[in-house]
Amino acid sequence: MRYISTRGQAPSLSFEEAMMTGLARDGGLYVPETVPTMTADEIAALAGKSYEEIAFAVMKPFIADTFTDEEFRELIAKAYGSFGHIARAPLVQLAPNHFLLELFHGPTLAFKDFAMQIIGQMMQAALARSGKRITIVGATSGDTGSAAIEAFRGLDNVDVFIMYPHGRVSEVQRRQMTTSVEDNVHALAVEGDFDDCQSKLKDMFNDFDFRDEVHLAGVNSINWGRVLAQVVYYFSSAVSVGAPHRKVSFTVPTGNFGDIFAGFIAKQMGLPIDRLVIATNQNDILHRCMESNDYAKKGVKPSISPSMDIEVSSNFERALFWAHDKDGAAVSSLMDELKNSGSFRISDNAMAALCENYDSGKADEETTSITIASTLTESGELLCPHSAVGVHVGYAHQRHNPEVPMITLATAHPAKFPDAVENASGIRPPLPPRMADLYERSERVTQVPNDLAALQAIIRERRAR
Ligand SMILES: Cc1ncc(COP(=O)(O)O)c(C=O)c1O
Ligand SMILES: N[C@@H](CCOP(=O)(O)O)C(=O)O
Repeated sequence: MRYISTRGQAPSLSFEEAMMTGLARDGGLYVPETVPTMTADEIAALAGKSYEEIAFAVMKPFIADTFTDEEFRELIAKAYGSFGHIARAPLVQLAPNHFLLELFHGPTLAFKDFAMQIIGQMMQAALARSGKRITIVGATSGDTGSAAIEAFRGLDNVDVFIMYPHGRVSEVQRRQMTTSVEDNVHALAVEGDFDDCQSKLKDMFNDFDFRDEVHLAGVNSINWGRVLAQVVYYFSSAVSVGAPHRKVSFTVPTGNFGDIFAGFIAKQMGLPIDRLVIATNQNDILHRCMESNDYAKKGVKPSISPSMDIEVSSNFERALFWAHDKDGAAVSSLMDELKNSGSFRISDNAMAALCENYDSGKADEETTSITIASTLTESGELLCPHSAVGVHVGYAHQRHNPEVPMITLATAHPAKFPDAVENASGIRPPLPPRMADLYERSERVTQVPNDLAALQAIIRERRAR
């Protein structure tokens, strides 16, 4: 199994190399050259299996011989052992044929844990073999950061630097990133928005001297391993509602497009997915793109679902690569256009290819709050604002296709966003007991200008200590 870049100019890599490399050296994202498939019988055989067994069956063909079967099973067991629910990703029913996939029972209460815990295990195993030391730099709008810190804190051979947009994450999210006591963890509050943080991260990868000097690694969804691990819960949930014997649709609260792209990979593998519905908040660039081919930056507006306050949606590049029949030059030119002019238009053929798989919808701020309140009343489920965006869009889509089961992804625990949830529902969701002292812990964070040289200087200086 080889991995190739979406921009077509970087060397192909093995799974382990792609996982440890992060961004391709041509600025693109690594994807598998061919997607392994599963037969209907193989998919049917997943029904009733544990999450860990399904993770093994779905991921193993992509990692090939990076780990033996025994090693890989052990890594999977360690990754999901700390989850607070025996099913890991339980499904609850919201309404006839509409289900909610709860992805917030991991250690940091967001779906990021599903991928971060297993790539944490895989990267540690690879580092133990190579004896190398790496510097992980991550950009976060709130959830990737804490999940990465949880997965890599306290390790001798890893420094973790997390850039988050100053003042634009919830207090719980901020504290999860700033209260770590381990010396290898560094929280950086950047004066900018998430797109600024992500573009600085990509600039660091594209600065080869810096990249090689600090042995830069990435754990954002730039890293193929992140996307791969997220494919698993599409299978586990779909088989619970009748796949492969019936089609299933998914609605995914979307920002950086990693989660929904994992659904696309599940479909490529043979899972009978009918529609993948992109749900956006008021930062609706992806919805505008799907509706009217209008991928144009307008400036990110802070919302009550801050983790989705994103306009430069990193993994949309992977979707565009497929939509352009894997033509790296075409993807490169769209990405250059976006960088230079803040927008791009997709060719009619590529747009048609996107529409074959994806639909979209949006929820503004008021609709999001109303959905939190109405879902609590009607189904007894207290949603975080991101999941509420998904549930609103999921219901709207399902009205047109009531016969196909809809699974909406609940991407974070409501307790990560207590103010927004309380304002909407009157209920202030408590943190789980193991985090109950989060507000008493002391914070450690460095405020940094939105400036590449300043960020690189801090990273060089801190890792040398
Ligand atoms: C809670 C939550 N929901 C939804 C999203 C959007 O997911 P993605 O960036 O994979 O589209 C994020 C950020 O990744 C998130 O943290
Ligand atoms: N919403 C994310 C943004 C980063 O996404 P990633 O999937 O590329 O890591 C966050 O919470 O940080």
